[in-house]
Amino acid sequence: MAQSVLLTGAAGRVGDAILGDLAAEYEWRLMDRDPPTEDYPGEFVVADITDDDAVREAMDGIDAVIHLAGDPRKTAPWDSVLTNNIDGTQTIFEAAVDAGVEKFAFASSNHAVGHYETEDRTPDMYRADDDYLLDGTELPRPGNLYGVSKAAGESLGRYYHDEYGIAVVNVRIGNLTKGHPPIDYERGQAMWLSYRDCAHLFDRCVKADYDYEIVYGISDNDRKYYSLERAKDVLGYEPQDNSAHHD
Ligand SMILES: NC(=O)C1=CN([C@@H]2O[C@H](COP(=O)(O)OP(=O)(O)OC[C@H]3O[C@@H](n4cnc5c(N)ncnc54)[C@H](O)[C@@H]3O)[C@@H](O)[C@H]2O)C=CC1
Ligand SMILES: O=C1O[C@H](COP(=O)(O)O)[C@@H](O)[C@H](O)[C@H]1O
Repeated sequence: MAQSVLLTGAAGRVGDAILGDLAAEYEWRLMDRDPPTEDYPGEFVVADITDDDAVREAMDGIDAVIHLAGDPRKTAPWDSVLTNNIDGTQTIFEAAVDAGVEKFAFASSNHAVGHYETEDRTPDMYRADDDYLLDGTELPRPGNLYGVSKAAGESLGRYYHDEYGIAVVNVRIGNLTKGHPPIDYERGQAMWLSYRDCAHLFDRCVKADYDYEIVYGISDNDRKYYSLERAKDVLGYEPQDNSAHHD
């Protein structure tokens, strides 16, 4: 029988990429505070992730969680990231361990490590002939309060894994753009994540075996400054796209 997967933030862009390729792959339970405006595979729960009762009900019978819901703006103010990204993520983790969920994939962000992009490294580090590489073993170095909230989500995952044994993978997503890499934006081209690579990566997050991981979620871009080795080795990620192959 297919695994039951709870996908939070299902109505957003990353959810669109995942469901675009994986609609038939799992028994989906979808959650978003925005009501559905189109047909979705599986049951759609309209709820806020800070609503403990609704989250616990949605977690019943779930094998794996892909947690996307949150405020994705790099300019998001503290009150929003505190509520949506930190409190909401803690509510999802707590319900997940209580329900016996086995795997948890968390949508972290490049902005959790944004301040590695120092003035003396940029823009060279965005270019193919530069060998600067972050590999996920480095400490968080957030570039904004949104990035702080993503580092906090990774830390919540560390705690819930160590305390309760739930398998956790944090995917530091780059720049998801549909169809083609960002245009006239070197940083975006370095961290482009295509829709099909995004769906494949989260599929591997549900299927692979791991304990606690931090991986980068980008396509195999020539310009990359994020290593894909951990995602490849641990998850079996095999990206197909590369921003260099687009004009
Ligand atoms: N799109 C990208 O390139 C990147 C996205 N991410 C992360 O991936 C996740 C998804 O991002 P996108 O799909 O781009 O954003 P989005 O804004 O398109 O989708 C987020 C969805 O979450 C829902 N949501 C937000 N707060 C909620 C709450 N409190 N309760 C219930 N639902 C809530 C929204 O209604 C929305 O449908 C976010 O956590 C974001 O920080 C990280 C790095 C890059
Ligand atoms: O975390 C996120 O990162 C992407 C890429 O960042 P950007 O600074 O290159 O725009 C961003 O597009 C997305 O909205 C955000 O959630």
